[in-house]
Amino acid sequence: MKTPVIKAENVDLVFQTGDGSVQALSDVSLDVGRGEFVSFIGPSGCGKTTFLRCVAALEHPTGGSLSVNGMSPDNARKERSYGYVFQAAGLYPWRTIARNIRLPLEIMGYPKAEQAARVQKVLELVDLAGFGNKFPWQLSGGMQQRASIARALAFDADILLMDEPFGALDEIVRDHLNEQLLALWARTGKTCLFVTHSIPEAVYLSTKIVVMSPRPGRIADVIDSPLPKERPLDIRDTPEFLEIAHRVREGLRAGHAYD
Ligand SMILES: Nc1ncnc2c1ncn2[C@@H]1O[C@H](COP(=O)(O)OP(=O)(O)OP(=O)(O)O)[C@@H](O)[C@H]1O
Repeated sequence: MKTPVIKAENVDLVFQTGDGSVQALSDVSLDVGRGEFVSFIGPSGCGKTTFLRCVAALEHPTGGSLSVNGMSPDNARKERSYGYVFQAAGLYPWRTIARNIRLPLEIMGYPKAEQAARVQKVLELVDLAGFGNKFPWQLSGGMQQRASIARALAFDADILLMDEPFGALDEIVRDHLNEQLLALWARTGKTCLFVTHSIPEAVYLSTKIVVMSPRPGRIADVIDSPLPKERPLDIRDTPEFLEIAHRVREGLRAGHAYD
């Protein structure tokens, strides 16, 4: 692999709380190459969000090392190396979709003409061209989530961090968004880190699946997907797909306590 975009070596993170310390990540080592789509799957509280937040420099490891685009996460953040998509779309209800996407560009002082051009481009990328003048409440949940992906793409960062962006949506909408996200990824070549609780979603989207075990979050398995880049939805019925899904399930089961 060429120089990894994200390199984690023995990352630990211990939170100090009023009730004592909480070890959220333990000995996490992982290389993510340029253009990969990496999903993180694991039980609630295993540290998936915490790992993403470390990459985004919103948390800082208490041990080990982590680099993003060959620099510290803090510097990568200053360079606007990533866009971040949260579970809730988090759009301001009083701003139109276009003005929501524009907000970070306004804050960074981009010239007006460039703001408009970028908004137009990212709206097209998420198939929302023509919806810029709508308000969030005029859009379905899936469209709102696409708008929040567009906002994360506004700086044209190489890395897209997504924390369960489709978790609250019904399965049919989710299938559709998964297809669109895959098409977006193929078109843009972004490096994607994606948190999910869904095995089919992880297997459908990813070039690499990171299975995490319960707290303290460790990596239980890393699966490099042999599936082709072109993935129609019915690939989910193929033996190859089911075999990977089985391996993910086994990884989750091995680390899981049921009491
Ligand atoms: N700021 C914090 N202070 C103290 N503990 C924290 C903090 N943030 C997270 N934790 C703890 O660290 C552990 C990992 O949390 P995290 O949110 O990363 O898990 P997760 O795998 O993303 O969970 P979920 O799937 O439920 O979103 C949890 O036990 C959580 O309570």
